Amino acid sequence: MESGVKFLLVSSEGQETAGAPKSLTFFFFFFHCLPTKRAARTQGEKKKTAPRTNCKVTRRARREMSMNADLGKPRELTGLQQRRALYQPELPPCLEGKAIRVEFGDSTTTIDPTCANMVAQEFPNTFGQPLVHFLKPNKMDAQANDEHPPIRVGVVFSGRQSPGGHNVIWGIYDAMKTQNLQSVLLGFIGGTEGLFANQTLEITDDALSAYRNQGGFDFLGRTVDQIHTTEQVNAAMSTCCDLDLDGLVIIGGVTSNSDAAQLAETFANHNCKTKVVGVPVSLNGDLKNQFVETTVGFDTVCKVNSQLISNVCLDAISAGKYYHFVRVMGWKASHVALECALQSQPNMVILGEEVAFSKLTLKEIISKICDGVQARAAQEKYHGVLLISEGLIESIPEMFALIQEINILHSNKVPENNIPSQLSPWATALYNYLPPFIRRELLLHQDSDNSAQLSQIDTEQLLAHLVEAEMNKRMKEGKYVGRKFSSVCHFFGYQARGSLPSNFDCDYAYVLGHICMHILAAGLNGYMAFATNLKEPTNKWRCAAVPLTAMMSVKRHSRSPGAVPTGKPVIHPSPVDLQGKAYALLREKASSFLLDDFYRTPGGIQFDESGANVKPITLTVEDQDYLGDIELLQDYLEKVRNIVKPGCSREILKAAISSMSSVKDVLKVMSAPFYAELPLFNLN
Ligand SMILES: O=P(O)(O)OC[C@H]1O[C@](O)(CO)[C@@H](O)[C@@H]1O
Repeated sequence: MESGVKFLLVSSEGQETAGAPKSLTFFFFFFHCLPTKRAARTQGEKKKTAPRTNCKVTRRARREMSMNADLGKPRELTGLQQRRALYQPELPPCLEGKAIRVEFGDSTTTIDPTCANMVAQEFPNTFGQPLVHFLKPNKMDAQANDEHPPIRVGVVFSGRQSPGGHNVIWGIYDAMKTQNLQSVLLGFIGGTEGLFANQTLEITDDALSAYRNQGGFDFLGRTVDQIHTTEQVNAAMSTCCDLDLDGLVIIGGVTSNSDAAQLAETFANHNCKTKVVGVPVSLNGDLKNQFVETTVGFDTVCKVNSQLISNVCLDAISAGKYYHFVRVMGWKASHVALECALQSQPNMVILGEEVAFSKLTLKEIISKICDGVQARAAQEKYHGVLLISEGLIESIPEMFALIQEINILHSNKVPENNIPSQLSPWATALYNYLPPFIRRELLLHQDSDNSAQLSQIDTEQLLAHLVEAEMNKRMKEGKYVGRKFSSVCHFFGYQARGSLPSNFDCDYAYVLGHICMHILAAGLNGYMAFATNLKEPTNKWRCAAVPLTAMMSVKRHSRSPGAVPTGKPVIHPSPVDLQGKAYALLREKASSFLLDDFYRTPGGIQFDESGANVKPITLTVEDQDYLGDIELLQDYLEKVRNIVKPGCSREILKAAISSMSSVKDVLKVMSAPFYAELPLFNLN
C-alpha cells in the first residue's frame, strides 16, 4: 500500500488477482487520495385504422395504458425554454441536402466472434448485414437520388427518459419532410404500451414546437421498456401492419435496442414490410462499443450531476462537519460516476467495476472508507464527499449472490413476503445482517429485464450506516480519536434525467434522428443509427448505420476463457474500461483527491455564448479513440502494410501487432476480407 491509500488488487482468497494489471490500484481508495403552447399536440382523434392522421387518446385509453392523464396538457414554457426551443442543431455536411450517398461496407459478424454462430442462428434474417456509411454525394454521383417516395414511419420512446430524446423525433421529422412533404411520422403515445395498443399522434411542426431541445419524454410519454414477450411482439407487428408503416424507430438503451433487433428479425420472418431501427438514447452511457461512442443524454446528465456534486463539496468544506454519501444513476455500469468524479473531484469514488474486478466484500469496502475518514481526521478534516455508482451494490460479490437468489425466487413467482424464508442459509445470514430498509428494497419486484431495481436500493445509506457503526466501534476501541462521524446521503438520478439537454445532446439526437430516416429510406432493417468523431465539431461528424446484431454477445456463466456462452444474444451494457485513459486519470489523482480537497466547480450547463463551448463534451468520450469508420480502418491497415514488410525483424512485427490489436477486433466485426490478411502477421 502506498501511504495507506493504494493497494494491489487482492482476490477474496487473499491472492493477487491473476492476470490483473499489477499497477492497478484502487482508485476509490484515494480515495482518491415558441413559443407555441402545448395545446397543439392535443389535436386529433383516437383510431386504430385509416384515416391515419391525428388521433386523440381518450381518458379511458390512457387509463387502460396506465398513462398519466396530464400527458399532452398545455403547459407554459418559461423564457429559457422558449429560447431553447429556438436553438437550431447543426448537421454534418452529408445530411444537409436532399440527396445522400449510401455506401455499403463488407458484411459484419459480432462484437464477440465466439458468439457469432449463436447470433447467426437466432437472427438468420438480419445477421451479417454490412456496415453502412452516409456520405455527401459528389456532383456526378449517379447513386445520389433527389427523388424520394413518401414514407410512413412510427417512433416510440421505449427506454427510460434521457435528455435529448425529443430531438431524435425532430430529426426524423425534418429529414422526412426534406425528402418528401407527403411523408408521415407517427409518435406512439404512452411508449411501448401505445405501440401495442396502436395509440398514435401525427407529428407536425406545430406539435413539435414546444418540445424542440426540451428535456423529459413528455411529448409522447413512456411506459415499460420491454417489447419481448410473444404477445408484445405480435401486438407491435399488428400495429405496424395496421398503420402500413415503412419504418419503426425505437428510442432507448441496451434493452430497447436488443428488443429492436428481435422485432426486426420477427418482422422479416413474417414478411412484414416495416423496417426497424434503433437509436442509442440512455443517460447511462453504457451502449458504447467499437461503433457507438456515447448515448444521447449522457453528456447532459453528467454535467447536471457534476454541478450538484460540486455544490455538495463546497457546502461540505464550508461547514467541515458532514460526510456526504452521493449515489448517481447509471444502472449497472459506472460511466456517469466516473465522468462526474473527473468533473467535480470529490474525495472518494467507488466504481462498481473496480469492486467486481477485485472481488471486494462489503466489509472490506466499509473498512477502506473508514481508513480514508481516519486519514482525513489525522489532518483535522471532518468532512468529505464520497461518490458511488448506482450499480455498486450488485458488484459486491456476496450482494450479487444474494440478489441472484432473490431474482430466481421472483422469477418463480414466489410472493415478496415469502422470499426471505426461502433463501439459502448463507443468504439468510447476509440478509439478516443488513439494515431493514435495505432488506425491503432488495425484495422489490424486478425491473423489466428481470434484474433488481437498482434505482430503489439506497446503497449510499447502507454504506453511511455501516461506516458510522464501524467508526463508533473504532472510537470505542480507542483506534480512532477524532470527532464523531456524521453523514448526509443523496441520490442524484431523476433530478438530472429531466434536465434541459446540453447543446451536444441536442445536436447528437437531432443528427441521429436524420440518420434513422436515411436508414429507413435505404430500406435497411435491424440497424442502429450512429455517428463518430464526436469530439470534433458537428461538421466533422461521420454518419453511419451498424446492424444491431453486430453489437450482440452472449453471456458466459463462468469467466474462464474456455467457458461456453449461454443464454440469448443481446446487446450488453459496456462496463467502464479499467485499462482506459479516463480511469487511469482518476487513479492517478486518487490520493490527492482523498486528502487535499481538490474540489472542482464546473457550474451549470451553459447554452449560449462563450460558456457553451467551454466543455463541449464529456471527458470520457473525449479520451477515446474510436475506430468505427471504414476510412480509418483502411488507413490503419495501410500503416500495418507499410511497417510489416517481408523479412522485417520479429520485434518490429510484434510492436506493430500490439499497436494494432484494437484494430484487429474492429476488423473482425466490420470487414472479413481485411481481417483475413491479418493472420499473416500473427506471431502468437
Ligand atoms: O424510472 P425508474 O424505473 O426508476 O428507472 C430507473 C433506472 O433507469 C435508469 O435511469 C436508466 O436506465 C437507470 O439508471 C435506473 O436504474
